[in-house]
Amino acid sequence: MSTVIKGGTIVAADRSYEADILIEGETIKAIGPDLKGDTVVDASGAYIMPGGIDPHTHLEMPFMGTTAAETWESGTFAGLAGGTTMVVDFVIPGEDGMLAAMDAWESKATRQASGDYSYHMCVTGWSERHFDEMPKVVARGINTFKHFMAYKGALMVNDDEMFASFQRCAALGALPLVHAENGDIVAALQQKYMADGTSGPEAHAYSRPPEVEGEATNRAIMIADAAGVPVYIVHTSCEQSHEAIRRARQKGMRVYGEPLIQHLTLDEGEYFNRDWDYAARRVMSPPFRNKSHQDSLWAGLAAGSLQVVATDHCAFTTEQKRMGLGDFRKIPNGTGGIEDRLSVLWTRGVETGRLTPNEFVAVTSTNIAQILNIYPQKGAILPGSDADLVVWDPKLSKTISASNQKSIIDYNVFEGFKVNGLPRYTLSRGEVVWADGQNSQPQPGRGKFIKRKPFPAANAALSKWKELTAPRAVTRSAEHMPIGV
Ligand SMILES: NC(=O)NCCC(=O)O
Ligand SMILES: [Zn+2]
Repeated sequence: MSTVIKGGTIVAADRSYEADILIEGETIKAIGPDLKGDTVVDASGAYIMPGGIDPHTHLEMPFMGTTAAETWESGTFAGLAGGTTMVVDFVIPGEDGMLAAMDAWESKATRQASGDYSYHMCVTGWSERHFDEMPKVVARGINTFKHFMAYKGALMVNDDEMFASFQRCAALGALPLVHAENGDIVAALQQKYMADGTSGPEAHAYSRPPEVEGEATNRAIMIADAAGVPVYIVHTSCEQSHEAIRRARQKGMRVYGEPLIQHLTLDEGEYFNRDWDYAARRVMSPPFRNKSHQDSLWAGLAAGSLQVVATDHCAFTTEQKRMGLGDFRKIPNGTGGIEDRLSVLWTRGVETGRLTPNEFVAVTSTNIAQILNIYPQKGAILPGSDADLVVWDPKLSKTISASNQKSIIDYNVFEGFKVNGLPRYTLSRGEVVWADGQNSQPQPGRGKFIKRKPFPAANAALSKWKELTAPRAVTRSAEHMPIGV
């Protein structure tokens, strides 16, 4: 069976052009004029873009004494309904180590995911066991390792642990990811606000000022440089962190920055809402910032100093958030966005002229696929690529509301946002898995684990450069020995 997508404008990261797309099985077979297939998908008046890739999700993640309520089933369905055809989720190892944790994640994802997926592996300490397990993780198709500089006493790693892990990443051709907030300072500020009697959600923001993020981002970048490995800073939320990334890139370091759609569009005023539930639902780390930080992030996407837009979808119900009544430190950290990332970014980015449609594709799909080393299987509209495609209708619009979302969470941080631009159809490996107005759910379990190989081009280039410029022992002749030896 073949499918042809007809009458649309293909929008890729590098250019836009009119053509039909012929799909055979799960992949793109041909691109050109007047193609014929067994079934036709109508794209007239629409753009055809590579399916969105969300590089940062936490579906059903055990965290802060509870488990993120968004399931693999509801989360991946929400993604497809919003045009996101692949997610990359974070595996958190427990006492049984990385491989057992990966099995646990896989047992959930394989039964429930309706879109494709991959994992990042978290490194939450350092030992010989970590050293030994990392190559096994890479052999199973994961080439990214995440490090938390925050969450002291739980997930946080210290500099020596991070340096050891980064060196191991360099040797394995893997990419370290970093949650960059200074966990020691956050812990001290949290204590201070609690002692002062400021225990509401606003104290979450007060205890995580931009400086703690900027400092940690810079430290992570320098540690990566010392280890000779590229580094990817997750949820870059402020100018201080962006500045560190920008500066490093100008010096030729291979550093990537990932703003979230939430940080681009929601500001710290959300935490001052008089309704405790409203504010607590928006508690995440780093917190939302003020408009000047948002401007910096938008500028970074346009300038190329920031490369991707993610969601960090880690969604808890209102009831779960209430674990932190009376003590903001106990509010489970995390918000949602998987369903709305593309439409909000299109509306606030492309419709306002902050981004071109091609830049939109780059930051929601192509750059991500390239950084994660799955391009052009994903993130591309090319013969041979997986037919993960979105027929994007710029005339479809809606007002975002929890009352009709696919996510199973009882609220939406974008509630009331009017968005223009939505998927008319979403295709995952050639199958139409979402059609506007039909509201049918794709088969849970149809999603596939996508293996990612080590040694993307940036790692290989950096290893070569570090080898060339490495400090070397000086050869000394006898007359250069200290006198008297
Ligand atoms: N971001 C957040 O608040 N929750 C998810 C865990 C993390 O990424 O820090
Ligand atoms: Zn996260």
